[in-house]
Amino acid sequence: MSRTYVAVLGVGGVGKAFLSQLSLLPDHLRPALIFLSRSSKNIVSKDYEPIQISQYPSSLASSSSPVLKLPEVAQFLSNAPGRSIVVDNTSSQDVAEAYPSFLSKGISVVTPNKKAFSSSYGLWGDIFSAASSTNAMVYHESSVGAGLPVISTLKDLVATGDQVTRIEGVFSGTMSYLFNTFSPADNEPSGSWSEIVAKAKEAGFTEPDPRDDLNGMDVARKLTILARIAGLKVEGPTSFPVQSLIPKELESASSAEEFMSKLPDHDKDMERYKKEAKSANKVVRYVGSIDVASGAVKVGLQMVELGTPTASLRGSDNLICFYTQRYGANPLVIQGAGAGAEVTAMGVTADLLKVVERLR
Ligand SMILES: NC(=O)C1=CN([C@@H]2O[C@H](COP(=O)(O)OP(=O)(O)OC[C@H]3O[C@@H](n4cnc5c(N)ncnc54)[C@H](OP(=O)(O)O)[C@@H]3O)[C@@H](O)[C@H]2O)C=CC1
Ligand SMILES: N[C@@H](CC=O)C(=O)O
Ligand code: NA
Repeated sequence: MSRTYVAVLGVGGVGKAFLSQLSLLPDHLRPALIFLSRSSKNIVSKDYEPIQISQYPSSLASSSSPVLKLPEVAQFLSNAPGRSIVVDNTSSQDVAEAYPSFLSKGISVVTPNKKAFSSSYGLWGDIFSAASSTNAMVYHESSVGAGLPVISTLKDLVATGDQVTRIEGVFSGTMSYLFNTFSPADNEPSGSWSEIVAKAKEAGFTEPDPRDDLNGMDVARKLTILARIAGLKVEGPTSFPVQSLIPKELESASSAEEFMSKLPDHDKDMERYKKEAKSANKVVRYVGSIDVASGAVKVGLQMVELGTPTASLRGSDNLICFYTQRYGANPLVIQGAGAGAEVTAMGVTADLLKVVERLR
């Protein structure tokens, strides 16, 4: 049984939680960490000896190793004396676009980053054809519903010949938290819209730039991924209707900081929408749906009847319903936290274990 090797890119909220979970794996299942990076620093193992995980915060901060370019990282991994895996814990488009070159060198990819699977359909094709040419593996469970078993469930439904007819629900931990707090079904709201957005960012639910959640693109990316797995050739997250919650006047904000500082000026718009829902005895939720037969995908706000599962969601919970021929009128439902560093890292670590076990 040969040793496996791992490179980890990104040590933000998810990356840190992942490294902590990696350090707790039993020795025989833990690949040797041979490369670790953040955007401007990296540690490269000498002679493929494992980097000590417990020392990484200080060793990465003090590292003076020249920062390797992605093709150099791929070359370093492909020269390792055993099979290697790259774990992408960034939200970088550049890293996502490098997956075909890692995979074509036999390096497996594990990631919560949605970008590679929801950008152009061409990149999606390149990733899976590169993987099949070398038998490298690609696992990205946490790219939809964080650690919830959403992608594995959908793949199992499809692989076993069920016909998925419709997928719908709440796909964003951030949007769920925002509306469950701002427009709760059973108690008083706590705070203005902009205060709740700031809390979602602090809790680590949002994308590195919260505008990527509020503009609907995070949900649109997730639906693109699920639609493609269900067999639809969706070109990308801008190829169907997506409702943005970014106020028109803030569309040109030059940074996330400027956006957050000006958001309180627009609290009254969301307040008005919430009141309208309340007067109809409803609450506001941000939902998405895929109609597989017609190929229609849409994402946006909905006023939801009180007492329904969507209206009763709490915290950052996602609620994902798969309607299929076998399941009939009662969908297969997956519910639970859909964002947060620990639950996202759990999906990443579990994917890593699947790759390690299949490489043995
Ligand atoms: N947070 C969540 O609940 C969930 C997150 N995800 C996904 O997980 C990923 C990580 O999210 P999160 O940890 O919250 O984000 P963070 O912003 O906290 O961390 C991102 C990390 O990536 C690093 N980074 C950026 N570009 C590069 C690069 N080119 N090479 C190496 N490192 C790089 C950053 O470095 P630096 O610190 O130097 O800037 C930072 O360490 C994202 O793709 C996100 O969509 C998925 C599901 C849920
Ligand atoms: N920002 C995302 C994180 C997980 O994908 C969300 O809020 O769902
Ligand atoms: Na998931």
